[in-house]
Amino acid sequence: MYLKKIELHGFKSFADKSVIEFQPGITGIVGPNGCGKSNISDAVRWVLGEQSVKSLRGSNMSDVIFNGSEDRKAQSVAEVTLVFDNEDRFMNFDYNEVEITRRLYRQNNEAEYLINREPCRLKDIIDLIMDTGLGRDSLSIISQGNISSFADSKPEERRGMFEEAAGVAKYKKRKLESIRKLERTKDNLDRVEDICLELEKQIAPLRRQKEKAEVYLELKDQLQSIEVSVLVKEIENLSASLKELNDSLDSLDKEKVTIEGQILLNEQQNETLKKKMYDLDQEVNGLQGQLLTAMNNVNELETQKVEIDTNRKHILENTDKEDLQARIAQMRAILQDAVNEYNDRVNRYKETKEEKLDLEAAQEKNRSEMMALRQNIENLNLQLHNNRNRREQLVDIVENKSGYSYGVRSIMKAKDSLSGIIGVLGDLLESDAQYETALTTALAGAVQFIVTKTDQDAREAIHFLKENKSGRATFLPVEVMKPRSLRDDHLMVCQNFDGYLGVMSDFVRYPQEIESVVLNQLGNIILVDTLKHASALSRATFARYKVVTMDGEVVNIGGSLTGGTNKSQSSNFASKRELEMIKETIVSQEKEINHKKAKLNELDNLAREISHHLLQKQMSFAKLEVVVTNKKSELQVAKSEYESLTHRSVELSEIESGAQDNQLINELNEAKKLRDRLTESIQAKRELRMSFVNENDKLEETLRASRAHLREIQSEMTQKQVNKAKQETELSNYLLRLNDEYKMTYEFAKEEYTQEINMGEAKENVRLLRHKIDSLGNVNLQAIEDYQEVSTRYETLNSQRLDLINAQDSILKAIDEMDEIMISRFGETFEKINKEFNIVFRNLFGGGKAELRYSDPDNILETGIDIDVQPPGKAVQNITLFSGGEKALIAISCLFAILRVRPVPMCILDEVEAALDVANVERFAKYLREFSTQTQFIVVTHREGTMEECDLLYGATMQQKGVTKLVSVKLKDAIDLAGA
Ligand SMILES: Nc1ncnc2c1ncn2[C@@H]1O[C@H](COP(=O)(O)OP(=O)(O)OP(=O)(O)O)[C@@H](O)[C@H]1O
Repeated sequence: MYLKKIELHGFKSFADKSVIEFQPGITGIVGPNGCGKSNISDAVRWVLGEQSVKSLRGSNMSDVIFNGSEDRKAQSVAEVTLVFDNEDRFMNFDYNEVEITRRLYRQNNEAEYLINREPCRLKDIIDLIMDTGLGRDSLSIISQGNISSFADSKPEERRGMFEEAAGVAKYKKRKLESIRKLERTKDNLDRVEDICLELEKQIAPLRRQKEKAEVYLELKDQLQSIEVSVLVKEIENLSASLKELNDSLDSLDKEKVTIEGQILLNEQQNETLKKKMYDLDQEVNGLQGQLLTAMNNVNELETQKVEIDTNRKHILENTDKEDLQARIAQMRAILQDAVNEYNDRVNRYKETKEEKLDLEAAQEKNRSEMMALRQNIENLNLQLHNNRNRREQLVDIVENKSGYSYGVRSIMKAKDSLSGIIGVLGDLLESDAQYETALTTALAGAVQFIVTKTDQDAREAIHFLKENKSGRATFLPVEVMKPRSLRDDHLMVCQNFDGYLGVMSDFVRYPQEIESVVLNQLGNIILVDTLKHASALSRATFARYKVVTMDGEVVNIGGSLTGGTNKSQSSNFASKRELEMIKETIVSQEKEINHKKAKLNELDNLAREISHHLLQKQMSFAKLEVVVTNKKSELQVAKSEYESLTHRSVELSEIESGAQDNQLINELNEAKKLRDRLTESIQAKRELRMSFVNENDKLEETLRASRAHLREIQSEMTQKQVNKAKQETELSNYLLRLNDEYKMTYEFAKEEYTQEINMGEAKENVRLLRHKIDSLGNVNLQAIEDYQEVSTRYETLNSQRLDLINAQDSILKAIDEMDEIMISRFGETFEKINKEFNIVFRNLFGGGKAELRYSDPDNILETGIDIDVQPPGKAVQNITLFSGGEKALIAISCLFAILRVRPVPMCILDEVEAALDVANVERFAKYLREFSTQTQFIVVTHREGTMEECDLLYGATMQQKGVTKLVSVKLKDAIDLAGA
């Protein structure tokens, strides 16, 4: 391998693109001071990866870019390419030529590296030249400065070139990498061990908690399996019983409707009968009047007959025709008076009759008003009765707490003998009617929780329940309950959400002392308008909160949904409100009934007054009837007398003619027939009325019986409705428990828990399991998952820990192996160089002796190199004590000794022989020649002796000021150029 070519462009004084071609052997570069010779060795060093700006004789890296001259402006980029011949594959790269390029841009100080024009990293270049002898501390580039400082360097500073010669650089690098890796492994191991220690501390308590949680879950599973079956059975029984009750209520209702219809029908029939009787009375009255008239008529006619007969006799015996005419005239005057009186009485009779009719109409009107009023009162009484029954049911639910569990009722009964019982949560809360459904849903089972002042009060109450076997209850001690609320960021999400109404606790009123309980139970329950918004809001808050709607649907924590209808269930709040309303309704109905009764009383008084007036009118009417009859009789008497007189006159004529008798007899016969017909008709109507009276009595009897039956049915219905309400409450409690405790619908539970159970045994099992679960105390369910997580993590980390320990051991072993190799190679190479050094020294100095020494023989890996030399005729002394030329010659001896032991393919020597005298330059040049078969030399020199040994000479000039140009020159020109 050798350097074939250097291409420079923009590097230091090489402003223009310059190509310098080399060949194996010795190439000399000559020229006057400052013309840019050393810039060539800088360029080679730069391409081979030099990072030290100082080594490149600059103050920062961009100083390598041509920075302009009098006639040339500065370049923006510097680029140098070294082209190596690699046909012998000395460089581990499968190409005949290897081009290594480095570029630097002024604008951004950005560097680029290329191998065979392919971009690469600096590391790739360093790896490529490692072990080729072109490395950083190799002998490939040696300047005059290196030679003069060699003697004055510290022993440790000389070590690098020996290492390079021994080829241990790559082991040193690998060792450094291994040490770094070891440190990282140790750090990782420390960290993993810390975590393992921490996890070991957690595992034991977590295991205990996990085992307890597993027992709890096992018991809970058993409890669920039995208790859900019990609940399903209870619900089944209650549903069947409720169905029976409903059927029974339906049939009672039907019966009630039928009886009410019958009563109405009977009442109507009764009224019709009464009307008929009244009409009959009226007819009989009328007929009696007619009968009276007819009888009078008969009497009259008979009287007339007698009179006529008498008259006739009398007339025939006594009648004086003239006297008769005088009496007729007198009688006419009397008749006129009688007519006037009669007309007057008839008018008064008619007036009285009209007044009587008016009074009768008023009486009728009054009677029907009273009847309507009575009916109204009766209806109101019925409603009042129903409302009172409902009030009893509600009082039973609200005040006697029949809907609450046995335990809650027991505590509330014994409230005064226990301390600190504030009340049942449901009773302590109030809200507006529109929020009651949502509140009931939000509270769910908590509506029956009992609020106490302290934890101690709750424990005493539980002790009381246990002692007296009075059931179970849940307690909320005010001083223990922690208020809950929405997280601030979730609250902000909610407030910007469609349909968000607020937090449930904002919609209730309660005593100040239970605020912590209310906020605990309702402070983190969200109220929204619709189920759609509830679902969306639940998702937006990661299902961390219970969200209820105004209609009582729920999106539970975790995202499950509960909803639908529950027609028989009414909340405690609704019952309370209904009780208040029904109480008000009862008061107003009682008032209305009293008011109507007073009105009925008034109508009754009015009826009595009307009856009184009517009686008076009837009496007046009856008197007037008699008076009119009398007056009529008088009139008729007068009339008849007058007529009798006129008649007698006519009779007299008729008697005389004999025509009068037959007509009167006919009239009398007709009158008698009429009287008899009327008598019969009256008799028939009286019999008919009597039958109506009997019928009426029977109807009244039926009505009394029907009303009594109706009352029985109503009372039975009330009793059944109370039972129904109780059973519905019980059923609702069971359904609530299924929902709240087991998150199941009844239908689901019925399908899943079909086993036949003995209720007594099952309930006892439930009690025992609950006791076992209670006696477990606090259970951390999360522990199962946490234990799994922690133990898995511990196992993983522990295996990592073992891996790291193994890795650490392997690295340490590798480091030991590398140390052994380095010690062995370094020692071997050192010995060889030491031997060669003595030989070369003796050649260059013409005798004497020289020796290399370890400055720290016990630490071969780090020892420095000391040099002891003894030139001919002088004492052994340390290198530092020699003259400049001697020092240079010693350094060159060492250089050649190393080259003997470890030849390098290429070596640039930059004025290394400058301090030697002419004889020594010649010896130096001879050595170059000797080594040039195995090493390519590029020498920058001013010395003729060196130039003479060169195979090829380049002259460096600056024809254009500040810009280096290289030309091939002959030896003579070179000597001239060096001297210029
Ligand atoms: N970035 C740069 N731009 C332009 N010129 C530069 C830049 N860096 C260095 N130079 C020039 O390069 C020259 C130094 O070159 P170099 O040290 O290679 O000279 P030399 O031929 O080795 O001299 P000597 O024989 O004295 O050692 C100086 O003239 C310096 O101005």
